[in-house]
Amino acid sequence: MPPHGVSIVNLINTRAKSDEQARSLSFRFFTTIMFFIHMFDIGCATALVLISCDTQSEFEKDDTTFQCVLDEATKGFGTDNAKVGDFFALALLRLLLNPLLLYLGIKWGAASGKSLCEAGGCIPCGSRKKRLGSTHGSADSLYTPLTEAEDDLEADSSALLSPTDRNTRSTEENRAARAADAAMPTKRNSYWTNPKFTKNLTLTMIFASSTSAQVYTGLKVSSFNFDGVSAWFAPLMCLTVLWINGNTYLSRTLLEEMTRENGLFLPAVHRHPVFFESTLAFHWCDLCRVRINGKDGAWRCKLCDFDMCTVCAARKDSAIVSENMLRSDKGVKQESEIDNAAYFKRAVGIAGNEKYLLMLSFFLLTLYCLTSLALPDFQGRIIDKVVVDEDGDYDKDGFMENVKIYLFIMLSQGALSTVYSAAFNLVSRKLVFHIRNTLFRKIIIQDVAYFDGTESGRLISRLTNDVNMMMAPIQSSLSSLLNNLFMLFGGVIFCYIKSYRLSMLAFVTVGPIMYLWDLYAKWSKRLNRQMLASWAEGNSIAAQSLSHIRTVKAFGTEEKEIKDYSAVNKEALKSGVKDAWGNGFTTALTSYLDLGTGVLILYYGGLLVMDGEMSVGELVTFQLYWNMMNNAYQNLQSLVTSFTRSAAGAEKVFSLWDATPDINPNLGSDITWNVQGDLILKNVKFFYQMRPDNIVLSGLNLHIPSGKVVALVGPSGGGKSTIINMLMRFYDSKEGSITLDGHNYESLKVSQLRALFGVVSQETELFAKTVAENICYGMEEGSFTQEDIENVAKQAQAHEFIMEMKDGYKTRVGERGGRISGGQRQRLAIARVFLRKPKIILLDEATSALDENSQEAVQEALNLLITKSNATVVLVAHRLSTVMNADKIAVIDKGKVLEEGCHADLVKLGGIYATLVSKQNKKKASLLNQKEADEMKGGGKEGKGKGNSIDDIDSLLASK
Ligand SMILES: Nc1ncnc2c1ncn2[C@@H]1O[C@H](COP(=O)(O)OP(=O)(O)OP(=O)(O)O)[C@@H](O)[C@H]1O
Repeated sequence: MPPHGVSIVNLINTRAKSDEQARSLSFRFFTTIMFFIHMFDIGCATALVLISCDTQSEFEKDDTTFQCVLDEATKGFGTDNAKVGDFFALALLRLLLNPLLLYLGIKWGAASGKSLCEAGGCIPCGSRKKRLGSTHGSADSLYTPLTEAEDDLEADSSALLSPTDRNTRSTEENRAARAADAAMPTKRNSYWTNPKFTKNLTLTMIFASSTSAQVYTGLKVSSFNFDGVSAWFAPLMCLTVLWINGNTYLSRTLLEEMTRENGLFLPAVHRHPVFFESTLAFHWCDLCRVRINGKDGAWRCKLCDFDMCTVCAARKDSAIVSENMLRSDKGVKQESEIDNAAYFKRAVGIAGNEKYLLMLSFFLLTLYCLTSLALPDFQGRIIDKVVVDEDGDYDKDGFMENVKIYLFIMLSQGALSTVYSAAFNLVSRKLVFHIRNTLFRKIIIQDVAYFDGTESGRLISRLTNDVNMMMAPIQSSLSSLLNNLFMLFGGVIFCYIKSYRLSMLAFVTVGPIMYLWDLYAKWSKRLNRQMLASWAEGNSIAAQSLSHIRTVKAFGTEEKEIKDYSAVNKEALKSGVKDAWGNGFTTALTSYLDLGTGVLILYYGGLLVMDGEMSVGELVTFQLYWNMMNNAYQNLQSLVTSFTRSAAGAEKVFSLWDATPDINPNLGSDITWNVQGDLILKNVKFFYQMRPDNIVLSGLNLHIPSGKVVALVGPSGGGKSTIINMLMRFYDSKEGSITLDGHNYESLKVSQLRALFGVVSQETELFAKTVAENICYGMEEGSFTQEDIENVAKQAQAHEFIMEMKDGYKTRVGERGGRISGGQRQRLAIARVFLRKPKIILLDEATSALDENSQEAVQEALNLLITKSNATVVLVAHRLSTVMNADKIAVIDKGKVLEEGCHADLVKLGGIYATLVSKQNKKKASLLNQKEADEMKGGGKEGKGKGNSIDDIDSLLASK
């Protein structure tokens, strides 16, 4: 997926095939534009000189044109304000100085762009690149288990281990270590040899030279004597400021791009490059969740709070097993990076759902802005009417007329502002509603593989913190953005109309202010990303400790959990404090620049009024337009800043927004035939994404005939529950196929396929709802009655205990059904299956977590379910007594079917199953003997609970 960035550099980078090509393209593109801008700059200055000579030659007929041009091109500095040679000389100087500074900046700053990979010692990176090719994390690479990669894992990891360990390593490893050392920040003897310092120095010089050029141009234009000169003078001089700003922007961006640090870029692990930091205490590795040892250092993302320990960096499969990545069933997906423009574009795209309301809001806003732009003009006119004219008279009629118009505009403005802000408010509220709903939908439809690798706390963080942060500017300022844009452009145009001299003077501070805010916004975005990451981490810690509150209390780890939680919050606070200081400092600096401009306008405007070049009313009007423009500009700045900050939240939200699951519940063909429930697993190969080295099913073949009971038995970890997961299509097989009544699973509509199943698993997950709501969970409203619910509860042996509770079927069972017992939960799950009347029933160790007393009741309910349902039943069980009556028993171990057949056939076969049965018989006999002996002694104990039973398959397998 291409990144959503739309800045020039981003656009170029997306077209380039390599980092080098991106830089070379950027260089060519930027230098070409800069060349043209310089040509325009020189062109303007030359035109000024030529026009000036042309005008003069009309007055001074004896002056030769050549002499005049020479004169004009060399004069103009200092007090000789009527000449424009200084414009020409400064344009020439810029033509020399800009490329020189750029060249020095790139030359000096380029050293900071070196990465460990470039230094040639990044073994993990090199080997990863080879392994994953250009499509890091592509489906192909993820489909290959990485077992063979583990062989050289140890050797590679040494490249990134503690620097102190490196002395003992081999030559090649030492090369890597030296390169790592080279890439690490080292203490430098002098600032002048530090590339970062010299690069920043160059940037400062570019900033200083452009600001002084702008100030000079502004002062020159405002003090220039325009009497008797061509009308082209003023616009040509004003254009100079545009060329200066254009070139400054391009030089800065190009310098940043050419000296951009490369870092270690592993898109499948993290979407930004990571950089080695030799001391990184109090951080956790985002891949293995282990605390980073401060002495070893770690890899860190400069843009967000992603950390990777040296061990994970050296792992070949860290790209695949890393947690909290955006992933689907086929593998890791790349998250998109988003900038302000792209973010705004997408927000407007979402707002497009409300296009009529939005159009009305726009229309009202336009009217409001027009009234606002008209007001200062009338204020100026009113003031001019109260000032006595040359004859010593007041224009009372004109005064009254203007006051009436002013009043009318004011009243209209008030009414318009009320209506348009209400309309925009409505749009933004609908937008939040839409975004929250869509995001939840996008999360919930993701593949099970995504949830295997993501902590639920982080997902909650996306729905809350990230959405809130992303929506903050849109919610509060959709209207404010447009309003301010209108006021800014209107203000600039009216300022120039009222007095271009004053405007030129006033605008010289705009460039520096913009630059300062731009610097701050970028810095703030990084801090806010870090803050979001810390909050997500905090949410994850809180969610985990709260959902396992009993374990926390039993182990007395309350203080530890609090400490962990406050540690990550402290990280967020640190970023917040830095941001607050940065904001304060930038605000103070820009405010002083702004106040200075205000004083300048009053001083120079006052002089113009005293010279009779403008009226008092015009000065007031100018001041009002200036304030209007200035306020709009500042509002826009803070909006851009908050947009930039929010882009961090938007990035995460939109990444999820764009991610489509590989097992899409709504894709595939409809199941239109009368389902029999005949299931065939053919050569099925599977491993879980988070543990690609553990092949769980290795070419498994199994036929589950329709309407029959098939029991899966075998040692723990053999792959029985995985088969159940595959049958539910929670995952797709990596190789082989599964068919239902001869139809390939992957061709069927998942939602309809899953609706055919009824499941009772080992740990039934109930919702914090009433008993009745839990029983009918997943059923369509109107497809059942209260009577149906009670009937199924009776069949599941649950009615009795439900009626014993005070609120009966309306009793709320608490989170995960924590207010009722395990056996009761299982019986509710069985009632669910009864109500659903599925074609296929999956029972995954439904009784194994229960003690023997509860087991009896649940088993009774299950037996009834199996006999009454006529469905195909797949049964995973840990007790021989449970599986003995099955039509078919399959012994599963190491992801393969080792034996299959009915009880009698398997006993006859004399294999593993027969051994289990004979072991059980021996145990039974010895237990009987033991009982008799105990009775003789007058005591006696019964085995209770899981594992103690004489027919427990695991214990039979374990016994010799
Ligand atoms: N979500 C998962 N991610 C990674 N590995 C998993 C996941 N679930 C199970 N495994 C691993 O897959 C293998 C098979 O697990 P499975 O649960 O299918 O075994 P089982 O035969 O049902 O075991 P048991 O009888 O103990 O329930 C095990 O090694 C297990 O650790």
